[in-house]
Amino acid sequence: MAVDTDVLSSVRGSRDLRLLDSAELAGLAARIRRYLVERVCRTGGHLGPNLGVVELTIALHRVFDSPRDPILWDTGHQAYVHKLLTGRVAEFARLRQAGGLSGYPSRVESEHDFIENSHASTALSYADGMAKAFRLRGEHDRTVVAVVGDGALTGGMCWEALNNIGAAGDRPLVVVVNDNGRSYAPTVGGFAEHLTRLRTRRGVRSLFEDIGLDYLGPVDGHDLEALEEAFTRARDLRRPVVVHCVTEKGRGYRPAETDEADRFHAIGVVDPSTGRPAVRGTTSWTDVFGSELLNLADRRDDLVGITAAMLRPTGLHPLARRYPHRVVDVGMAEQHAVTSAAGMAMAGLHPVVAIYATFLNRAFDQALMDVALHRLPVTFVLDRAGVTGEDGPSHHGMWDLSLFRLLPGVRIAAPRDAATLRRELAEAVDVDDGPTLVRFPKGPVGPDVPAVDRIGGLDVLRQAPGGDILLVSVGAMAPVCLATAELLARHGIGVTVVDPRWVVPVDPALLPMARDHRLVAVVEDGHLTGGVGSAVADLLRDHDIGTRLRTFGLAPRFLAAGKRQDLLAEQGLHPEALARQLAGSLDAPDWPVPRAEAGRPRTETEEVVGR
Ligand SMILES: Cc1ncc(C[n+]2csc(CCOP(=O)(O)OP(=O)(O)O)c2C)c(N)n1
Ligand SMILES: CC(=O)[C@@H](O)[C@H](O)COP(=O)(O)O
Ligand SMILES: [Mg+2]
Repeated sequence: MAVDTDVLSSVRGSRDLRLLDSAELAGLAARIRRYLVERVCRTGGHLGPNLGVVELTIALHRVFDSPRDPILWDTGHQAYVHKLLTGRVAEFARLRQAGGLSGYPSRVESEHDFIENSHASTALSYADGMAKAFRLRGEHDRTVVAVVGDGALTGGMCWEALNNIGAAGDRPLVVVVNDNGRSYAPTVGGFAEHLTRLRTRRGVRSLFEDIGLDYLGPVDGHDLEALEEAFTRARDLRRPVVVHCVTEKGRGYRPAETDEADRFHAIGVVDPSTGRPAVRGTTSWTDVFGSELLNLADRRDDLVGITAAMLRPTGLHPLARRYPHRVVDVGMAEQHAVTSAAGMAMAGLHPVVAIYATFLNRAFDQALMDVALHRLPVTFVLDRAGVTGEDGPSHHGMWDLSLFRLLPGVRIAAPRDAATLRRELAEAVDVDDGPTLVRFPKGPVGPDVPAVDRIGGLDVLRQAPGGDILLVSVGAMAPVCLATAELLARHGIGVTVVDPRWVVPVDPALLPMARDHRLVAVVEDGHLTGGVGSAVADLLRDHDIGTRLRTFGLAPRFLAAGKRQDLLAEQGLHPEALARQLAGSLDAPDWPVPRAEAGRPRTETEEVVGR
């Protein structure tokens, strides 16, 4: 269904919006909704959150002068309407695609965009900083606006920021609370209940007023006139103020409005007429984790699951369904999740913290000083580890191996398939003297990759006579490594492929094998420096094993959005590029491989060819 986008294309900012009368504005809101459904059902994306902020975004851009008045979007997944109203309709067809429109604000796309980081609960801190800067620079006519969801408000940084914002009454700063009562699922916690009281009862004093901000609301988040009136009052106050907007996630699209799971928070490609996925899902890594954890929990009543507002996305819902008292949702509060897990472990439980790899970054100190220092039995299950895909730079879970390898006493497993995930999860929850991590990527899990032998803790996936190359495959890279070995075998190069399964600490059984090969190579879907390759380098160096080492991983820079397989290939993590690089390292006669040409070497022992 082609959607007439003329009024959409004619709006390029606040000035155009202010020319529209109330009927035209209502028409624009309806057209934006139809356009969002038509487009996002084709590309996938955050349909529900954006359907909920149509009127709110129109009103903001009518009352404030973006970008002179910066409009900041917390988490940024709900900024599609903001993009449509700031001249990016034409690019919208390529939303979340490589080289296309980012699914989050993007400074290279527009002067109207500020925060590119899709990690939640940061916008109020940016806003506090900007407001302080405007004051110091004498720019008293500028107002900072920060839109934050009720879910993001359960994140600790928001309260650190509010503590500062409330203390300085002379800075124009508008906090727009976009309260739709949900993160994915209904937002949990005492603060969420406070917002509910503010929504449903008149005259309740808001927490915000007690810490020095003014409070306007609750405002109907779909009533354009009421929104404009509230935002105008807030703007003219010239001091910190909260505008509490009550919205509906998924508004205007029946399949989203009636979706009890998450109101179409983040969808794949769906049939717009029904909202049903266009492609039947296959078994994902997450599914395997969720079912195995349930099996283990049936036998161990000390096992509990912890999520930071992502129960279903991290696969904890089977456990929650059978044992509702053994799964805790702490809200979007990863730091609290980790240290409360430490508390649970101190009190005799074995918590399993299920979390996307990238979101654990912000709880590094808690993992280090609250879990590892006390040698507590906490298991971290990191979904979306490595290259994730269309969510872009702040969602790639590429730092976990480098970061969490630093935890003294930690043990890290990288399963290569469903069978090893089940096995390593069971092994992890049996460790009772320190933290364990199990990490796997986003998406469908492939067929099981059998071992042909076992040496120490190493699974041997392919034996090669002649011992040219020992290829250490990390986790889900096993199929790529086996295909690489096959290519090299056709050129007479013998490659032994091993999967350590537990990649940290490195199994010393690797040492004699390294000694028996001309070259050792490590292939990991993680940041090139500091990961498993570095750990193997340390081991070889500590034992004076002179065998040459090459490590292949992700370039030490932010990776753009794109399809996972495309990004891995671009990083040289595919059989043809790896085979050429490895053959070149052996100076194999029929594979004279000039370094620069052979598809982007990613090595620690050589200069990284970045872009
Ligand atoms: C630190 C962090 N944890 C988790 C997420 C995953 N996540 C993205 S949006 C979201 C829910 C956001 O809820 P809310 O702030 O209420 O916004 P809404 O989608 O309701 O508009 C979550 C959990 C994230 N982006 N960042
Ligand atoms: C905005 C956010 O952080 C989440 O909604 C994320 O986009 C979901 O990622 P997946 O689609 O991989 O579950
Ligand atoms: Mg919400």
